[in-house]
Amino acid sequence: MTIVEIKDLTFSFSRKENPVINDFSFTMEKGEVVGILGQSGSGKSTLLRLISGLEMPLKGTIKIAGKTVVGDGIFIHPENREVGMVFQDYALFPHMTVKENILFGLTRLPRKGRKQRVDEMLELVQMESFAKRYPHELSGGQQQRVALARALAPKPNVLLMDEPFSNLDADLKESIREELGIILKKANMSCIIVTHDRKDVEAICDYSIVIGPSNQTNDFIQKKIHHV
Ligand SMILES: Nc1ncnc2c1ncn2[C@@H]1O[C@H](COP(=O)(O)OP(=O)(O)OP(=O)(O)O)[C@@H](O)[C@H]1O
Repeated sequence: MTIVEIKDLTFSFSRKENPVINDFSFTMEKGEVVGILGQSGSGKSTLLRLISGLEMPLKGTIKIAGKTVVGDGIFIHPENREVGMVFQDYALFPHMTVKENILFGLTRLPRKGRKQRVDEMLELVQMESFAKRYPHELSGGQQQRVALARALAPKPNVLLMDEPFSNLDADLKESIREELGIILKKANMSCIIVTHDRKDVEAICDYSIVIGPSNQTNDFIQKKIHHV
């Protein structure tokens, strides 16, 4: 099943400048983990912001799980796109415990279902014993797992991750990366990961897209990563 379908997407921050995203098309199947690589400033974060609905394209369409979220006169707001996001800094609410952070996105579920979902998520990321802690009482890797649990809890159609490992030191990065790969596959989660590091892609992605510098056009290369 196709989970994300992008057609002829073009976006510019200003009409005077070259588009940051230029006639970009891409299709992704359910359960795939895709890496977005590219130089600094090439438009990786912008692409995620377009998919999640934080930016509006000049032209093109995006479909998520078969539903047009932008294009053809349609614009679905971010909160209704069923897209999960994990940012570089995890963006956890500092005044909420781990459990409350995960509960945050579950207001649409009945109360009873919410508790069960939080427990499932805590188990998935192996943070059961940290449920009552606050973010500042956790390590960087633990905060990242909570951010992941919070993003996965509402069962998004696709998870978008922007440089999810950039705040972790090299040793931790390797183990967290491996864990993330296992968690995503266990949840059969479709995921797009923006990264500077080709090793991230080799470790957990099914394939990658390389986005070229913004002053070039039609410079998207799609490559299959062959796992050994
Ligand atoms: N709010 C904004 N207003 C104007 N230009 C912007 C804005 N945000 C980003 N840009 C420009 O758009 C281009 C793409 O930015 P983007 O953040 O998507 O790149 P990136 O590939 O994610 O970079 P990095 O790897 O450094 O995070 C850059 O040239 C950047 O300067």
